[in-house]
Amino acid sequence: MRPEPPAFDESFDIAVIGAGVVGCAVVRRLALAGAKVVLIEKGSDILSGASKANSAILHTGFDAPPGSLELDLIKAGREEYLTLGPGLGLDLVKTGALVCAWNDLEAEKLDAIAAQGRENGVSNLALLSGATARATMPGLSDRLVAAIEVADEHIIDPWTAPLTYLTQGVALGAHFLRNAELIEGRFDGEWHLATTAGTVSARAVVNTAGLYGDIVDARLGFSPEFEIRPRKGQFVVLDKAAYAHVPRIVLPVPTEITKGVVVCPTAFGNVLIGPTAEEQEDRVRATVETATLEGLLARGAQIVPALAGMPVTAVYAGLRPASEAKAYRIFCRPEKRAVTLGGIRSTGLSAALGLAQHALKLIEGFGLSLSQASDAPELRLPNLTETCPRDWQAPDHGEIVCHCEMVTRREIEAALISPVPPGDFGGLRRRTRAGMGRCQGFYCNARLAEMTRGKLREPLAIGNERS
Ligand SMILES: O=P(O)(O)OC[C@H](O)CO
Repeated sequence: MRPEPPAFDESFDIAVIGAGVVGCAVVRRLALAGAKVVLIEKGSDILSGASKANSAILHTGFDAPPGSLELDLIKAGREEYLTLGPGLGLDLVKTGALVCAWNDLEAEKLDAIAAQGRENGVSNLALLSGATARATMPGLSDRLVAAIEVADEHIIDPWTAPLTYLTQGVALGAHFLRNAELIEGRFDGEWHLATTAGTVSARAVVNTAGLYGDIVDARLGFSPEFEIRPRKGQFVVLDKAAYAHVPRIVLPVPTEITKGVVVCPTAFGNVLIGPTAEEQEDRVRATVETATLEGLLARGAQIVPALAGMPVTAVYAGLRPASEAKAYRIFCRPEKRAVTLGGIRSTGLSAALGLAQHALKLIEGFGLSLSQASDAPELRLPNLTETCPRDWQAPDHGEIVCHCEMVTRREIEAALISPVPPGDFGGLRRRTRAGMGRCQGFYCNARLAEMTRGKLREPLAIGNERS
């Protein structure tokens, strides 16, 4: 018989379940409010689920449903990000976006989209002719009929932001419990959360479990209020040579289900084409299919002709934690001191800080007495090269491990001893970019495996991971 996992001596004010971008933002906000927080994650690192793969856009909310909570939270989250970003040292590139109509039928829809954007409080919008839009981005195909310019859309680094949120939470005393899958939660005036890593007690609970949001609600004993329906998105990452041709986010006319296939630059100097929107049952496997990827490449070249034949650096697929409804599935159960932030689709990256503000407001309604709010500690994540001990005279002092992305040995070592160190190789890649460049680890994986031996809960499986 499997031995009972240990119970933790400590009891927490709030347990947050799920270390995606929303969970990390919630931990930060609650810790800033003075709560003693534990973040429970079934994977070996943050961003192990939906949050590891997305298009990295900080949205304005121009096409969000008017009057919706999602819109309010996107705006609140975006505003906080714009305020914090520069101080945090977070990447923030104001590219603006063009919502492009490629035929007359699509062009007829632009007026209504622009009106919705203005109704949503996004004022920096302009309806442009095809020629005027192309003047702002000459690489666009001359088939462009018309476009809406949304000047305030940004691209960001989708991995450093949540890492920074959690790092701040940890600096404020939050505890990060990895490899801890929730088995069952019981409430008797206090929550007792049985996990695969032990039992955690907390006075309140927040479910930010993303693709497992409905399952976690059920394990907490709540009757089903929503159902996660994973929606896969496949992406192609083009070589950095493509970047010069795509200075802006290029969106199609959206549908009810999806914003559609986007062509956009990344904060790392590549170009993304994707995502698809494919419903599937599986919550874990996100496969890429050659025919679909070829289709994305063809679509990209139709939009920006210079992308034809551009080398592909990587391909990947992610899963959106969509649900049976378009709206976020947010539930507050004061009698059980529980909040569920579910069905947070692809706008989660933009709305995460807003969702965290909202969660705090709901929790304040529980009347828990939290200790005094703390001042934010120094937020800026240290430059990794600066944090590792220097030995100027060592012959390997300047060793570059990943030549494609110019990642040094000291950066890898610093990530491994950082306040929220990677738990697996994907996490190391997301923190340092080692293995993310043109060779995709062909030249550096062996060295990385050697350097990380015994230091990652899930060691490097060469050739087995794409993020
Ligand atoms: O297809 P959507 O609507 O889920 O949006 C995907 C976009 O890449 C969001 O940034």
